[in-house]
Amino acid sequence: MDPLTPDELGRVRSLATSSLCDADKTFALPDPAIRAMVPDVRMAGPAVTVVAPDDHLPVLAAAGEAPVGSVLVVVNPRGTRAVAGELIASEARRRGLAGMVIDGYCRDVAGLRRIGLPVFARGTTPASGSARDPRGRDEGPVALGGVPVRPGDLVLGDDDGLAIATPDQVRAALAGAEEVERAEAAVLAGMAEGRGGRSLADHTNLADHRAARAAGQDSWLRFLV
Ligand SMILES: O=C([O-])CC(=O)C(=O)O
Ligand SMILES: [Mg+2]
Repeated sequence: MDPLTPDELGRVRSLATSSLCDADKTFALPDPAIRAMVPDVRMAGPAVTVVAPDDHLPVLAAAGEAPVGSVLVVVNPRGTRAVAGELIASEARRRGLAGMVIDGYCRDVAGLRRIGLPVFARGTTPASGSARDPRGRDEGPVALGGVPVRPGDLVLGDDDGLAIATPDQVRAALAGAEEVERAEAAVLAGMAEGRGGRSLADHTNLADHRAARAAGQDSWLRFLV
């Protein structure tokens, strides 16, 4: 699995995660309870996995080691304590990481908003755990919100949530996702004139599609743009 080129990564980062999920409906979807802790984020990068059992030391170590552009994927699934906050997020931003995803809790959300690094988690809690676990980054796969993530898998996310795919899957979905966004932009422009504009139904094969489905035929809803 060849990593994405900088040009391909730039194209991925310009796309909504929903468009990529439309282009390939097989992307793995971690539990949607793991969501963006700061608004207006878009994240894409290869995973660096971290196991942090109610202990932020592995996260702190991994934030200082992970390659530029990577996403820290931190698992603390049954934990009750925060395993990252504004200090670790600042270090991740300083080092040029693409973001952090935590199957567990974070804290310092006001600071996270100021930093603006994409951080995804199940929520926040003010209480930190210990700082004693000597592990750094993990070299193996982890389960993030119920789905496997291997180091090097691409972690995609924005305000809608997260998706996981291999670089080859994302590469293959790029053109389709760009086409989805072109078509949706044309539909939105067509409706922008308000009551004088074209309806959403006018931009689709809605009537024919419903009739075909009512007749039990195979049919797909399509944009007519
Ligand atoms: O959750 C933790 O203990 C780490 C923390 O507060 C920070 O990174 O600022
Ligand atoms: Mg803190």
